[in-house]
Amino acid sequence: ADISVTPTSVKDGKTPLTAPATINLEPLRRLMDERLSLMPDVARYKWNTKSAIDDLPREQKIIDGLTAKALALGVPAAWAEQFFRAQIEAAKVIQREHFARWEKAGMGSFADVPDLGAEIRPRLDALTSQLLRELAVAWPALADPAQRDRIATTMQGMLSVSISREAAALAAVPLIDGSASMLAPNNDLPRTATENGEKN
Ligand SMILES: C=C(O[C@@H]1C=C(C(=O)O)C=C[C@H]1O)C(=O)O
Repeated sequence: ADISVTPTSVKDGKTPLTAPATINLEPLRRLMDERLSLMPDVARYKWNTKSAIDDLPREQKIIDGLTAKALALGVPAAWAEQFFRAQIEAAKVIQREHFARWEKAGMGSFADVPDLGAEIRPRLDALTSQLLRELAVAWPALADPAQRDRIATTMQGMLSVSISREAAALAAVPLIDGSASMLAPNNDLPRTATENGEKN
């Protein structure tokens, strides 16, 4: 597709037209991978304690906690929410995959599982902050439609064997579905004054 410059995209005179293709996306990919890699332990904990995989209040707490941080870092809060909701969905897919396997195998309890509240969730919380920082670093690339193929290729390589292709694909959706570029002022379609909330 032709994403060449139109006058509307340079109207503020300081936003770069395209982000440098050199922004390193590897730290972001690695953090996403690391987050999902904790999910087999989460699943083992819940299996042992016969807990539900879904914990919606916990999910909401994560989302509520990141809005202000995202904004402060220059990542649109609505997009950050979308990104983390995808990470959470992918996380639950992995847990469900493990549960299904264990149910089939009539698996008993696991030994030496780290505690969810005391150990795993604090690690997840630390990863949330790190992910937000990397999203901010990567934002110019994420918001650049010209880099979507590169981003998709980068994200294909989730390292961990415990991450299924389905879960990896789900986690990458917000990075490659064009939602970031739609939120970037650069790539906004020209809006009417009314849509911008301006009075004539
Ligand atoms: C990882 C967990 O499982 C689910 C996934 C969550 C996540 O990805 O952060 C949060 C809550 C649960 O719905 C958890 O319970 O902590």
